[in-house]
Amino acid sequence: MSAVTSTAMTDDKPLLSVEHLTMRFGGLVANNDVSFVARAGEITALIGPNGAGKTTLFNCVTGFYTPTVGRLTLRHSDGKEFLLERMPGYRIAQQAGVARTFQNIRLFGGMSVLENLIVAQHNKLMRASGFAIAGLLGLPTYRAAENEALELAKYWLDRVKLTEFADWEAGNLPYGAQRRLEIARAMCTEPVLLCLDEPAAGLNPRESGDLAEILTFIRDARNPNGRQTGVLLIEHDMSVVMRISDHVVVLDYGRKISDGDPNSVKNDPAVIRAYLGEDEDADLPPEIAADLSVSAPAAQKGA
Ligand SMILES: Nc1ncnc2c1ncn2[C@@H]1O[C@H](COP(=O)(O)OP(=O)(O)OP(=O)(O)O)[C@@H](O)[C@H]1O
Repeated sequence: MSAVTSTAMTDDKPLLSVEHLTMRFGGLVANNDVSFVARAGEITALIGPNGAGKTTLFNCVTGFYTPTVGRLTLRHSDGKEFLLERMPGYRIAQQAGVARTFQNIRLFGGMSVLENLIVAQHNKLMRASGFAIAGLLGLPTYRAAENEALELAKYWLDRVKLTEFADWEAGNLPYGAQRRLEIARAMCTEPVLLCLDEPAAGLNPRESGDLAEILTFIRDARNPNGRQTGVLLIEHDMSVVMRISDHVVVLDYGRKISDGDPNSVKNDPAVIRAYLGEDEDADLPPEIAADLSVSAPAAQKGA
């Protein structure tokens, strides 16, 4: 099958395959023989109590850590494969097309909202500038690339409802808007895999609703360049997870304890036990209880 015709619709191979991932820090096993797949055009949520190993797994996928054991394969729709565990982080971002956001917001606070989205396209612009020459001379190829970068920035500004804030300093945006800008910035790199680490943290219910809308848009739409993006989502807000995820993977103490669609996962006794701990008579936080269909309300393990 040619590169052009090989799309996610016809190719049932997963976008990301995590196989037997183990990550040790000395004696601590943060990820223990974890395997699962994430598909293009789907939202795969990674959930589990605090300390379960979710961020560590993200750090392995994005090249911040080199796994102790395991294979992480990313497949583009044209059939090209990348073994992420062998690649440095900058190549995972640039060549494999993996973008991420962090638990704590990492914007360029002193730059404008629009500038944050242009800077995200730095690699593309550097290539178009012939690493400065064409840019300095103002050659048409570079000007075309600059216009394209601006159009893409405007496209994502509009999608995350920040057009009217384009000239604001990013650091002065309200918190929820900064979270949306981070997602727009990641999307300006035109990723095939978008990894979001707790994007709903600190958002109010209206903002969480807006976030859910943005994430389903990203899942369902193709980027302006025709690529489809798969989303890997770490999230504690179960109302967001259960509403928008196609597939949920649950970790506990570094191991995968459940994997399936939201309904099967929320009714899985192993998941309920992980959130309740050994004492099944204990109370869950009301929002988790509601979303896991458990009657009782208290402490999330380790929270
Ligand atoms: N660089 C590191 N060095 C040593 N231990 C680490 C390191 N990174 C993570 N850990 C440990 O690995 C375990 C898993 O941590 P991780 O941050 O992946 O969990 P998590 O599921 O993302 O938790 P949370 O939901 O609280 O963010 C924890 O015990 C943590 O202390």
